[in-house]
Amino acid sequence: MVLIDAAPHTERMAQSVLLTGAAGRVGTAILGGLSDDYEWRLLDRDPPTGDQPGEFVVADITDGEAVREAMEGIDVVIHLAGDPRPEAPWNSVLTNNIDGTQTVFEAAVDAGVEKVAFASSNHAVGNYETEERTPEMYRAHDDYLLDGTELPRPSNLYGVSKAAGETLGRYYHDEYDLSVVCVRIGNLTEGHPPIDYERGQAMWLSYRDCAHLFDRCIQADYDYEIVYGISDNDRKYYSLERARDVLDYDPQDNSAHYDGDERVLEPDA
Ligand SMILES: NC(=O)C1=CN([C@@H]2O[C@H](COP(=O)(O)OP(=O)(O)OC[C@H]3O[C@@H](n4cnc5c(N)ncnc54)[C@H](O)[C@@H]3O)[C@@H](O)[C@H]2O)C=CC1
Ligand SMILES: O=C1O[C@H](COP(=O)(O)O)[C@@H](O)[C@H](O)[C@H]1O
Repeated sequence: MVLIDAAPHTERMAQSVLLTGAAGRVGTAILGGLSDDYEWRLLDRDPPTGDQPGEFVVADITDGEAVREAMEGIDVVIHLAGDPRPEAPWNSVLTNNIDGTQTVFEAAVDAGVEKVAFASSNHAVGNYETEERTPEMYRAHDDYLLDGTELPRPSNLYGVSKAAGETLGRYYHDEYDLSVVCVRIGNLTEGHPPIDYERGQAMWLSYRDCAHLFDRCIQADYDYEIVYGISDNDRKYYSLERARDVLDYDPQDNSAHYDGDERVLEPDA
């Protein structure tokens, strides 16, 4: 494990948060909105490329000793590190997503961490998108809705690994009383929703809403939860009810406000 010094803290902030996979897209979105709000410890196997808040631990999440060390003094973990590719092969998701996630949960319990927010995925339930239901279910007039109580129906081995991560979270909550929220993230893109991609527009998560959602995961009280992580898109087949009720998630963005890459309506239109 390599520890890279960062700017000294001038005051102690409310909570210490370990962010795994900090160098990636979701980590960038979270830090873009919340860098000043917490005492951050960032972890990634890739070293940082620019200025980062807090301290940065260069480590692999499958390295139990390094993860245990990184967990010391931490209140909340946001666990993003893993192979994010829907087409990722089994050996990679087995190592990075399943073994790595088990290592993170185990170390969190050992260190007395209060809460873990786990980055799950739409691909854990991707096979609800059957030929009969699509593409209609991606459109605003269709009322087909998944709410997080349904069983996983993964659309690939990556989705299987995310369902496994959710189940690991269930186990560590039931057995050790760890608070766990699994966020089934939709499609995170910066600036505007995916273009010419109905499915991606229906499950768009803006950077701003992403940061706010994980802020709520840090702040809210919960036992074990599965919520969907998307913006408040007119077209949607994932319910936001649980995220709103349990986390007080209040998304600001909506893919319907965009025409291609242009915002065409006011945020509250
Ligand atoms: N970007 C999206 O739209 C979505 C992302 N997710 C999940 O969110 C998480 C983050 O995704 P992105 O930021 O998009 O991916 P990314 O590839 O941009 O970031 C992942 C980060 O994790 C690190 N990492 C991977 N394996 C690691 C390991 N074994 N040890 C330490 N670090 C490791 C990588 O170096 C990378 O910086 C992933 O778990 C992904 O499955 C889920 C649904 C949608
Ligand atoms: O879980 C993930 O989902 C998003 C959206 O899936 P896609 O099949 O519409 O691309 C994906 O972009 C991301 O890489 C992945 O981690």
